[in-house]
Amino acid sequence: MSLLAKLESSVRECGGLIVSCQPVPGSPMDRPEIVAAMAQAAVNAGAVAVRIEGIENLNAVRPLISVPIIGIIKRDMEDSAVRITPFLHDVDALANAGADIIAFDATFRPRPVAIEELISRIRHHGLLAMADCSTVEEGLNCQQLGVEFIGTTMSGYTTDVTPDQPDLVMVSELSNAGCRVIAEGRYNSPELAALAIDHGAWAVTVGSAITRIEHICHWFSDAVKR
Ligand SMILES: CC(=O)N[C@H](C=O)[C@@H](O)[C@H](O)[C@H](O)COP(=O)(O)O
Repeated sequence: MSLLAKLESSVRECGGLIVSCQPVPGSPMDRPEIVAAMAQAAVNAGAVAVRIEGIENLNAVRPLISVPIIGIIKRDMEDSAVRITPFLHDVDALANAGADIIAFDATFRPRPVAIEELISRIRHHGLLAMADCSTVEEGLNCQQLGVEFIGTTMSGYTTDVTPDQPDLVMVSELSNAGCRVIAEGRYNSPELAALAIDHGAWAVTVGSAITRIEHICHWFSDAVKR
């Protein structure tokens, strides 16, 4: 059975929860062994896939879990706002470290390497692709290019203000257009994650609300301030 068929079957059986294990950069939690423990705990609790940033973290996670790993590399560049897996050598490094799915920024912003080239490099390694998009148009572009997973990851992050709520309209529109949608970004409660599925998402990725202790603590400490 292909990886995609296996993943589709686990989503049908266990539901479509993907856990992004990305600690706050520089946090005491930002250590490969802790990322690996988070990934294992997430899988033990029903995650059908995990999203992992960086080669060191991927190297720590890969031997410990058998579910698919969505690999990304984040870079802060001076001449481009594109951060997620911008280069062909990033794709190569993620593939060599055992990622099954490679996610990349699929926004229409100026970028160092064309989207088509990134996709063909992912295919060269025989892997699946996920497009991290900020608009429906970007998602449809990648759907036409054959990308398996269309993520709403970048919605709200290419503009000055990031809304509090997730972009469920984008989920619906992409789903109605026939995309295999991964809802991602600000699904900070089980209720919001369920709404993503109700709006047609194939799966939902949750990061901060599960794996960023500082964010969760701030939500609670703000809530109890009087
Ligand atoms: C915009 C961007 O760079 N998003 C990143 C993508 O990998 C991560 O920082 C997010 O944590 C991830 O998308 C999950 O989202 P949330 O943490 O809201 O559940």
